[in-house]
Amino acid sequence: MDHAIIITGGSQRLGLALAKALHSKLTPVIITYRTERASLVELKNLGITCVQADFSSDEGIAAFSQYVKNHCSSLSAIVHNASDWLAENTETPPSLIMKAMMQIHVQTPYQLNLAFQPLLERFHQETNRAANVIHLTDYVVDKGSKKHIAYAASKAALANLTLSFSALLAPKVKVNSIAPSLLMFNIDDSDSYKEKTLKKSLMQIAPGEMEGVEAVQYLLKSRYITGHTLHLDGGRHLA
Ligand SMILES: NC(=O)C1=CN([C@@H]2O[C@H](COP(=O)(O)OP(=O)(O)OC[C@H]3O[C@@H](n4cnc5c(N)ncnc54)[C@H](OP(=O)(O)O)[C@@H]3O)[C@@H](O)[C@H]2O)C=CC1
Ligand SMILES: Nc1nc2c(c(=O)[nH]1)N=C([C@H](O)[C@@H](O)CO)CN2
Repeated sequence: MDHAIIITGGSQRLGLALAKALHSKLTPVIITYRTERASLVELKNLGITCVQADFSSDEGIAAFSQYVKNHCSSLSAIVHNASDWLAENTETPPSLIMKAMMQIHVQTPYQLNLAFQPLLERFHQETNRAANVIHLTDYVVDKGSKKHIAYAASKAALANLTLSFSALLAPKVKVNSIAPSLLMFNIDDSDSYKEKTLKKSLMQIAPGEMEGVEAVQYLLKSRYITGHTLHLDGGRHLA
């Protein structure tokens, strides 16, 4: 596949919306998924390549990396969307929570960006346009989180990868972060939690997946933005 776009964690929520919005004949989308879901049928019917990948081990990262190298001649973009929102809890040792958070939010983007550098640079060689790397971080990078300590620290490390990789890969590849505070709730979020969370921002809405999709499309269309973070936070920093 030429000029493919990779979206990790593409079988639900933001990743699923991104896959459907970005897929085209000129830029075929490859999504990774860990869990079998009904959405995969719809994606495959659209011609989207769905690759099962569990990034909780370095072997899982390497296996996906090899798949891409075997099937792709160039990459126009990779969106590092896959993520676990783990809270500290009494059942899981802190060492394992931090290990899991750093594995999915830091090891995976770090190892895949280095592995795919030649494929991203080949896109630039073929089109004279910069390829793109996008890291999905989080508002808590700048504030921390007392209930998701390891999660926030790992997202902060991911935000730092944006700075390093944008300097390393320029001008052939642009690298940016998107930092939402709230895009969409989870199915098990209580009404009281939703009410409390909405009040944390000035806009007081959960904008939905398309807010994230449009931010990704803006970065993909830009020829100049690199090393930056788009904050999708509804003015929470001023609330
Ligand atoms: N939703 C929101 O309001 C906010 C989202 N964000 C960030 O935006 C991004 C998208 O959010 P959202 O759509 O809610 O994400 P999800 O919580 O739905 O996670 C996306 C996917 O990540 C995959 N994933 C998790 N761990 C692994 C792993 N070890 N290996 C492979 N895949 C894995 C899951 O795959 P599977 O389901 O197949 O197991 C899941 O479908 C995330 O990076 C998130 O941190 C930031 C702030 C707010
Ligand atoms: N991987 C995920 N990360 C985050 C999620 C999520 O559902 N999956 N959700 C949030 C929340 O929206 C939080 O920002 C406010 O409730 C944060 N990160």
